[in-house]
Amino acid sequence: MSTPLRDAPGSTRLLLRRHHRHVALAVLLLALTLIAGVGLLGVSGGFLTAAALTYGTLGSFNFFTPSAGIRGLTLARIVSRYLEKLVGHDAMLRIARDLRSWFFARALRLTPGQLGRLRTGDLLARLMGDIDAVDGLLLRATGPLLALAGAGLLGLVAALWLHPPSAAVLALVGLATGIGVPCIVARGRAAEETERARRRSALRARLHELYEGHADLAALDAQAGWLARVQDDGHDVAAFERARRRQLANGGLWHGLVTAAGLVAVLWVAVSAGARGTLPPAHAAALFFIAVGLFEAWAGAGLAWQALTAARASIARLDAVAGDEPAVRDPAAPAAVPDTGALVFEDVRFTWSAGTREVLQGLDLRIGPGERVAISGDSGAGKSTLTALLLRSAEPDAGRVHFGGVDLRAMRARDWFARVAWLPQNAPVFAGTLRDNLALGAPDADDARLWDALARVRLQRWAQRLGGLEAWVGEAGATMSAGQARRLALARALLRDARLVVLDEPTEGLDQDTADTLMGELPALLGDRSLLLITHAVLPAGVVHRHLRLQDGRLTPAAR
Ligand SMILES: Nc1ncnc2c1ncn2[C@@H]1O[C@H](COP(=O)(O)OP(=O)(O)OP(=O)(O)O)[C@@H](O)[C@H]1O
Repeated sequence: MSTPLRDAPGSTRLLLRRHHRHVALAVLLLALTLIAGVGLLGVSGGFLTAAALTYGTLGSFNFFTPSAGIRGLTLARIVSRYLEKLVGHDAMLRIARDLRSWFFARALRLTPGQLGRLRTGDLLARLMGDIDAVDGLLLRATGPLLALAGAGLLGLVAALWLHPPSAAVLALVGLATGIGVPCIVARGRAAEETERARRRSALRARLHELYEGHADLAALDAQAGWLARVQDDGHDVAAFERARRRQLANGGLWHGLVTAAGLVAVLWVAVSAGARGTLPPAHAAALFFIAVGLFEAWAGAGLAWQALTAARASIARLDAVAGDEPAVRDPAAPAAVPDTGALVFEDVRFTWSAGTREVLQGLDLRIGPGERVAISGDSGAGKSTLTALLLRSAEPDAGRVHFGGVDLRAMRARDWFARVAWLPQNAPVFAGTLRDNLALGAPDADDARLWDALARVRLQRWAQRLGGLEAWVGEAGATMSAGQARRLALARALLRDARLVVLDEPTEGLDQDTADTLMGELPALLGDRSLLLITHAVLPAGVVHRHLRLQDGRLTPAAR
């Protein structure tokens, strides 16, 4: 789907509606397959009965019309079933593809703070399990229910034409199964399905955390305890699955009982009419077989109802993320971002959420073009909060942040980000080659620039030993030490051609000598770019022009 992000629909149902043509065609083909199947049974039943009754007598019966009908219906059933599979799977794959990219696109609009409210495992569960439940909604639930209703109506019309009293019995069975089975199978399921999806998601999140934290859990000898929790979550999910199966089985049982009684009733009504001579025997047989075909098709209704309730619960979970409005939005008419200018925080106040401590309490800061400023402060003082406002992950409650005189709120986020190179505290190393990781910072950089960046962060010799720019580095930097991963991320940030560089603890994980050398070289590395450096380290002279301390929500000059 090449839908631009801003045009992506705001709800799952709206996205599904985009596929209505493919789905309608698939449902129509499914209905045709069912109708052809039921028709085939009816015509064959009538035909065989007429043939059997005529055998050995001098009577005659219409051989050609039913046999042509049987051939036609057989062919129609084969062709429509083949096409239905083709069109149905195509529609389902399109929906699955679009749902995933749409959900990603919608989730990425949210700020890290908004996304951070969900556990990673929960987000994964929505992306996998919930989307799986929804992509088949139209073809496993709504579609079959519509097709079953369509085939049922047509069967009833045929029965009405052949023998109204038998049609009345069929209609009664249809009503009993059409209302009774959904009541049994889907009764109370809406709440159950929501809870089932929540428990499945909790299990996935727990497993994800076990995988991510297995080394720590092993070191703390806490693996057994965690596994026990996984097992408890697993039992919870299994209990929900059992309840679901039980309801389905109960629905199947009631369907079996009602349709068995219905068959006997149809047989009795049709045979009595045959015996009275008011219904030709071939028609009586056709009616009986139409009933067999319809009842068999309707047996799929229970599963479709359950799929429908499960999909509804999943749609609500997807919409809870995808329908959320981003806390920070681009303006309707964005202002142009100046190429260069001073970054200014003006009397900025900020609280993460109501009732919590005000982290920034009238903070003022000015970083002029080419100026390098360091900020230190106790853990929790608000340094990352300050960078969050700078990077528009959040907006000030009062005061303003501007660059070159333009308020950041007036800019489009991506235009502003083009001016900023950022090294976050937990910068990731992506699974891929060294080149892939570096090129994220500067897609057009040639090899010489990439090697230069590696040399500046003292990774050149290591990269040569590893096999050069095409060498593979594992996910989350699994093939690197923490210090090497940090330096690679720093090289990536420095490669970015941006006027303002924001480095959050760039020397964390580095030995003292490497850290000192790197800091000493930072001014030359940056040239005339501005720097906001968050650090706890004691800086060598000349690295920054000003060193400030963040305390009680404001900045003051740091003690030397
Ligand atoms: N996304 C968030 N949602 C809610 N509260 C937050 C969030 N991020 C930070 N806080 C709170 O804001 C306060 C300042 O945190 P912040 O991370 O800015 O401190 P810091 O100075 O960067 O600390 P450190 O040096 O330990 O990284 C803390 O009380 C923290 O709990």
